[in-house]
Amino acid sequence: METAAVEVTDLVKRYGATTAVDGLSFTAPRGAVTALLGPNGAGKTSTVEVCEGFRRADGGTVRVLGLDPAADAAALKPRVGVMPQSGGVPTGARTGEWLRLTASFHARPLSADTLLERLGLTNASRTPFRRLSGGQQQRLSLAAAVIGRPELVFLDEPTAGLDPQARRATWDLVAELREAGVGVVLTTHHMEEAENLADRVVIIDRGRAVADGATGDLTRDGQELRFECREAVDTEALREALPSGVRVEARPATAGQAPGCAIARADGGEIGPEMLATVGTWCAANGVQPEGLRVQRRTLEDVFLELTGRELRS
Ligand SMILES: Nc1ncnc2c1ncn2[C@@H]1O[C@H](COP(=O)(O)OP(=O)(O)OP(=O)(O)O)[C@@H](O)[C@H]1O
Repeated sequence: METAAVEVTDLVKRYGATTAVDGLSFTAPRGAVTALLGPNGAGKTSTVEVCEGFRRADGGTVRVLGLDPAADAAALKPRVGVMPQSGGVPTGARTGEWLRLTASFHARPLSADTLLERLGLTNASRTPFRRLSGGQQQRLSLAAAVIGRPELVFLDEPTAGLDPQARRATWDLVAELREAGVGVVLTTHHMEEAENLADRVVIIDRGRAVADGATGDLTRDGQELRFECREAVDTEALREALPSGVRVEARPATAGQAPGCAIARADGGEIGPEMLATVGTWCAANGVQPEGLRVQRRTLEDVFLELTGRELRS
């Protein structure tokens, strides 16, 4: 049987008194995109850095393409691409030269010029790394990670700080890598990115996996009825108008979205037309004008917030 692209079992990583990774286990298949999602400080980068062979584990085992990333680093180097969260390129290196140099270390590299074009870096080809914008640095780092046609790539927050066009170009490239059979392990804070791009999602909190599965499976259960409105809704009164076993949650305003309400059955069941009618009647009787009334599946963001809580992490 072919080994997984990455197999992490009971991984522990400590920095002095801080336990960054605390018994984490997950598997990333080959030819699929696996997203590691988690709040700030959850241990995603530490995990990826152990898998990349940059850091030693304090406990547990990690196998990358069936090998030990520390002991078998030389064998893995030509087979694995790495895009670190920052850096990885000498500050004085010029974009085009660096990419061609990286290509020269590989037996069958992709064309540097094509990659530069794809990632919108052609005009920056002669610019030293330190003079590139943050987004251009990210894209060069991504190009360097994939130019050697790796079997597996690690992308640590590949779209952080990118504008929508650059983010789209990155997503297209990741989708193509998967099509070509490359395993991709990426960390991200963007739920939308994980939802659109990843075959599997591992939600990490405080150094442990709190959910792990096919992206669609994680969001399958639990319909929600949602609406926004200008005035705050008396959620308790609305709850009382609904059958037992239904929860009503106030949703705070977010950028560009008015405050609102989310209604769901505690058993994760469907929201039927009767409940829709009851909510409509209650709104009419209470002078509430619901906007954007809709029944939808839980999003990955809902799952994420349920599992990791709503408070900010340091
Ligand atoms: N080199 C280090 N020395 C000491 N502590 C560290 C080091 N690297 C990470 N940590 C700590 O380990 C914990 C996990 O950090 P890590 O960077 O792995 O999390 P993360 O999930 O990637 O976070 P983010 O999403 O903010 O990048 C944090 O508490 C962090 O402060």
